[in-house]
Amino acid sequence: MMSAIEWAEKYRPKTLKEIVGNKKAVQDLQTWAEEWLSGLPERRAVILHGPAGVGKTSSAHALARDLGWEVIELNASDQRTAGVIEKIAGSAASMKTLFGGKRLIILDEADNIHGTADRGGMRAIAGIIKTTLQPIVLIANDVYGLTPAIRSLCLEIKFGSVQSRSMIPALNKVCESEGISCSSDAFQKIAESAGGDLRSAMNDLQAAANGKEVLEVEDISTSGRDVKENIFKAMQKIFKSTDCKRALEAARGLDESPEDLIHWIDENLPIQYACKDGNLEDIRAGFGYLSKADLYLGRVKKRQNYRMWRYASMLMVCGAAISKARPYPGFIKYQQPSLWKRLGQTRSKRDLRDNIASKIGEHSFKSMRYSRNNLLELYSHMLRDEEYAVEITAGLGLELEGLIYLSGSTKASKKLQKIYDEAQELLLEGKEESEEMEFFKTPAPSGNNAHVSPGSAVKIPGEKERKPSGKSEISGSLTSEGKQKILNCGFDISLEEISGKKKNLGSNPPDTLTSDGTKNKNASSLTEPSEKEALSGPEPLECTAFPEFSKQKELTNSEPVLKKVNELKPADLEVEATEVSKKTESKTQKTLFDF
Ligand SMILES: Nc1ncnc2c1ncn2[C@@H]1O[C@H](COP(=O)(O)OP(=O)(O)OP(=O)(O)O)[C@@H](O)[C@H]1O
Repeated sequence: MMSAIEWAEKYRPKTLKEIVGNKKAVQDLQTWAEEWLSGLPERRAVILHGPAGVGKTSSAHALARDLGWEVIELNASDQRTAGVIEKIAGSAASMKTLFGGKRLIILDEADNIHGTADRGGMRAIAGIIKTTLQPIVLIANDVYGLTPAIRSLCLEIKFGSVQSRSMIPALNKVCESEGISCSSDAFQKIAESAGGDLRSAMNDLQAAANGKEVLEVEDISTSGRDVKENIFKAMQKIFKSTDCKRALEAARGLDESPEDLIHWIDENLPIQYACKDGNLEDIRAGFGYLSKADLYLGRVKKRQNYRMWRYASMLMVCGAAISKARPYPGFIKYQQPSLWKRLGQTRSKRDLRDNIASKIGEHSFKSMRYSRNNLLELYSHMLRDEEYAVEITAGLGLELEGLIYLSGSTKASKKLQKIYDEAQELLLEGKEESEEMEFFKTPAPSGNNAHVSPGSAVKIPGEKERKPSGKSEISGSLTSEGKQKILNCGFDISLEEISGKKKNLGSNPPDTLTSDGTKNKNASSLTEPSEKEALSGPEPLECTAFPEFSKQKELTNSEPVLKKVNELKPADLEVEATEVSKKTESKTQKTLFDF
């Protein structure tokens, strides 16, 4: 009787020797694992990548079993946020096992860990790989779905489709174990229709064998799963014959829409009809048909009339078949559309760009889309100045990868690494500072005239030396405003103006306080306010990058916010803070997006 358990699972290979095909990949995996037995290898993680059902996951588990390693697996059904990855994989990677053996950490479907917004999971993985004391295997269908940072840390091992002739002995073994007699034609049919996916072949076999003890080729065609034409075989039929009917049948048996099929034909037509004598006539004729088919595809899209797909299919398939003036014998290695590969490669780049844009959007209260279209370039421009680059990197919380992207560079140069390191220090200082901050501390007034002014109220994180003892200070609730302020310097001017402004930077007094208070340590007039300044309230913040934005916001006697600090109660201060916050915010928002 047939067991309810899936055969693909029941007959999962137990050792690497049982893996069918992919000998080189298995050998590379074994060699990498053996390096772990004599210390830390150069690459502490491998990426096993390739199509579905070819033995990637099975190889990882078989390897662990062969070497007697423990396994910790995080698969796609687990919640895989940065926190979970760090907690489970991170601790497993850093801790030793009970008896000193190794522990294999397997991250299945690693190319599906992040969405567009949160790249934290990928970052966490990269961090773990750098320091892991235990071997890590990442499994992915699309290696381009992993970030370049991860890929640069890993050894990449490619698994290919399992050849149908290699599948047959494995299927035969299953039949023997299950007590089923299967004809060789039936095996052949299952193996060929599986398209290199051994899991599918096992499933087909199990479905066809349901309730039977003898399997013939006819049983396979009536089994549950449709037998689909293999795309490479279909390409062969389309390009090798001049019979339109045959070519169309091959195309109909495919599981591809005309929109995808046209890419296959487009990619392979010039490969198939290439002539040694340089005659391009057949290729030209073929592309003529393809362009007409493409017109129909465009109409389908525009009018949503899918009946026109048939004309598109006919033009592309029959056109490709009849456009040749002579036969083209011999084996041709057909290729997957390179456009798809390129799209795969750019996917991670697009994700990164959108992630940066959403960070900019958070700071500028704009949508990710707006930031992507309008602000990315501005920030990129500002990054060119090393001085602001650190502030921008810290303010946006950019990772090195994001910094590389935004700077337009292709790799982490020493300069970028320095900017990144300084930004991390800046963030750390800001963090420590905010931990130390006493919220709503009522300052001891140094004179009766001490006032709370909008300029003095804003506490900027990272403003290290600015701890006046004798002046009013409203902080805590305004820290986010302070963060905003860092990046506000000069956003209300146009891109063209920036280059002009930059010339002025050299003439800025080096000892003035920048908006975040971190750059110019000698800003004595502001960092350590004089007695007079303390009495009249501290100077408003000054932006050295663009001096016109640091104009003192002078307070007049009529300003309602003016109160004596020593008369203020905490509640008053809170109200004051809100008012100040509103004022700062309205100024900020206006200036940010006016350009
Ligand atoms: N090369 C192989 N050798 C032996 N069995 C295989 C092989 N490939 C697939 N199988 C069978 O298919 C099942 C699924 O294989 P596995 O999970 O290793 O595929 P995968 O490449 O990791 O696929 P996915 O990317 O979908 O996870 C296995 O349990 C096994 O029964």
